[in-house]
Amino acid sequence: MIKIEKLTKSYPSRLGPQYIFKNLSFSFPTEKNVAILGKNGAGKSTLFRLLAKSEYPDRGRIITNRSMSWPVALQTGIHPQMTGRENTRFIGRINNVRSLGKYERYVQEFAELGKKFDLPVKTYSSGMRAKLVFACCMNIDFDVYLIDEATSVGDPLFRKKAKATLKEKSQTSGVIMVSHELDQIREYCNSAVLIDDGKLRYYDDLEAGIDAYTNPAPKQR
Ligand SMILES: Nc1ncnc2c1ncn2[C@@H]1O[C@H](COP(=O)(O)OP(=O)(O)OP(=O)(O)O)[C@@H](O)[C@H]1O
Repeated sequence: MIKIEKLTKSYPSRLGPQYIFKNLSFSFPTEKNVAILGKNGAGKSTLFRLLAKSEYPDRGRIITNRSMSWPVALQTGIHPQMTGRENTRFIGRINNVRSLGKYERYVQEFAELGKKFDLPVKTYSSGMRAKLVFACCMNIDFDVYLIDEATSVGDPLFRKKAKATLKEKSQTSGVIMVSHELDQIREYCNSAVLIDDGKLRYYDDLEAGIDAYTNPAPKQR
C-alpha cells in the first residue's frame, strides 16, 4: 500500500508560495509498475522526492508498508570524501542490509570500478559515480524501485547491464518510473499516473495513460 493523504506541497518563490499539490489524496496500485507522466514542471520529480522521503510535504502524509529505494539518479546519500567501498557499507547499513560483506562484494563487482572502489568518490567521473549509486541500489531488495532515467547510467556496455537488471527487478518487484522516454516506460511499466494541474489520474492501461498524456483533451475555459 502506498497512500497519499491530504498532501499539500509548495515551494517558496518571489511570487509567493508555488503550490505543486494541494490537499492531494491518492492510492498507488501495488501490483502494477507505474509510469509517472506529465509535462515539464507538472511535479513528477517533486512527487518522486516526496515518495522517497527526501523531501517533506507542507501538510498531509504518505503512508506505506513497502520498502522503497531512493530515486537512483538523484545520487543522494553519497559522501564525496568517502571511498566507494565506505559509501557502499554506509548505504548498506542505513538500509538494514543483513550481510554487509556480501553486499560490498556484489556492489564492487557490479559497479566495475576496479581499484578506484577504494578511492574517495570525489575523484570519480560522473559516470563512475552513477555506476556506484546504481549498483548500491540494485543490490538491495526493495519492494519498489524509484527509477528516474536510471537506465542511461554509464557507458553503453554498463547501460546494457543496467537495463537487464532493471528489467529483472520490474518482474519481481514494483517499479515507479519517471521518464520522458516512452520506449523506456513501455519496457518497464504497465500502468500510468498522469499529473496535470496538481491532480493525479490513474490509468490501469499504460497505453491509455500515454494517449491521454500525448493527446490531451482541450481545457475548458
Ligand atoms: N527546489 C525548488 N524550489 C522551488 N521551486 C521548485 C523546486 N523544485 C521544483 N520546483 C518547482 O516545482 C514545479 C514542479 O517541478 P518538478 O521538477 O517536480 O517537475 P517535473 O514534472 O519533474 O518537470 P520536468 O519534466 O521538467 O523534469 C516546477 O514549477 C518547479 O519550478
